[in-house]
Amino acid sequence: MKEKVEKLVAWLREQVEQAHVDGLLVGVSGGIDSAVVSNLIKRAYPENSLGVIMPCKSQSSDQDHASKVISACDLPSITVDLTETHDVLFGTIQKQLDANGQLNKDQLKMADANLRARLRMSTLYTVAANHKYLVVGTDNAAEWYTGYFTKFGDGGVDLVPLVHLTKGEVREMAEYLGVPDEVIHKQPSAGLWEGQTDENEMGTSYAMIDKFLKGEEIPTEDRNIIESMHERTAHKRQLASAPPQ
Ligand SMILES: Nc1ncnc2c1ncn2[C@@H]1O[C@H](COP(=O)(O)OP(=O)(O)OC[C@H]2O[C@@H]([n+]3cccc(C(=O)O)c3)[C@H](O)[C@@H]2O)[C@@H](O)[C@H]1O
Ligand SMILES: Nc1ncnc2c1ncn2[C@@H]1O[C@H](COP(=O)(O)OP(=O)(O)OP(=O)(O)O)[C@@H](O)[C@H]1O
Ligand SMILES: [Mg+2]
Repeated sequence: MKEKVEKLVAWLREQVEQAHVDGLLVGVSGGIDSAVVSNLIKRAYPENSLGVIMPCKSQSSDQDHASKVISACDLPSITVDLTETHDVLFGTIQKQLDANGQLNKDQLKMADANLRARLRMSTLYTVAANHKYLVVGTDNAAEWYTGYFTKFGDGGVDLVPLVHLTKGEVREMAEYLGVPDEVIHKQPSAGLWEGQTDENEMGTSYAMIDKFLKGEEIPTEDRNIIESMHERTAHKRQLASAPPQ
């Protein structure tokens, strides 16, 4: 594990040097993926790394976990509360659609959730420009393969250090790095609505996705879910489609 961490830290430093910037930042949610990235950027740039906590109608326990992650790795941090911003922007969009007789509330449920992730992305890029830092993402191999992220939201980042690690490997790295136990052992959640958990929404588990990614046998039902998610989200892993010249 020591070697794996050192390799990722060296890779992060290389990316910063090649981009001629000064450091790295990450959004800290109180979940395990951002906890691992927080530790990696702190190790890469002890004096030039930053964690950004961005509550948006979030549970207070998430903020508590985010603060514990930040203290455990001694990462400088700022908090930008996006609750009011989300209310204003989403409210304005709905009002305008309604005035035009085009409001479709059912269609907007997921878009409301994804707007939170996209407001976080916009915030991270604004702070990154201020500091001359790169934005580090937290997607792991399971999320990347299944496309379980918001396009141009938490998927809109400069670097993805964890993208080759299964969720199990992220957990092992978190233990090695001294991430607080309660963060390691809580249910993964995108925190996009009350009570959301990744595994309930996906209909399969990270344990199954990890096995699938390692080429191990899993029940057909889980395999079908994973393959269908992968196909439906191919567009998220590519550049925007362009017409032939
Ligand atoms: N074939 C295609 N070619 C090109 N673009 C295509 C497309 N199909 C849809 N699109 C575009 O993509 C959009 C749909 O993608 P997107 O906006 O991402 O939305 P969508 O995939 O529907 O939702 C995001 C999913 O990721 C989950 N999530 C989000 C954030 C964080 C986490 C987490 O684990 O923490 C999880 C969230 O709970 C939800 O299940 C469409 O509105 C459309 O604009
Ligand atoms: N409240 C928040 N404040 C700051 N960043 C956030 C917040 N919510 C989500 N993010 C960002 O979005 C990323 C994607 O969320 P995701 O839930 O996949 O990761 P996680 O919370 O770190 O781990 P887990 O998947 O175990 O919940 C986070 O890692 C973090 O960078
Ligand atoms: Mg989370």
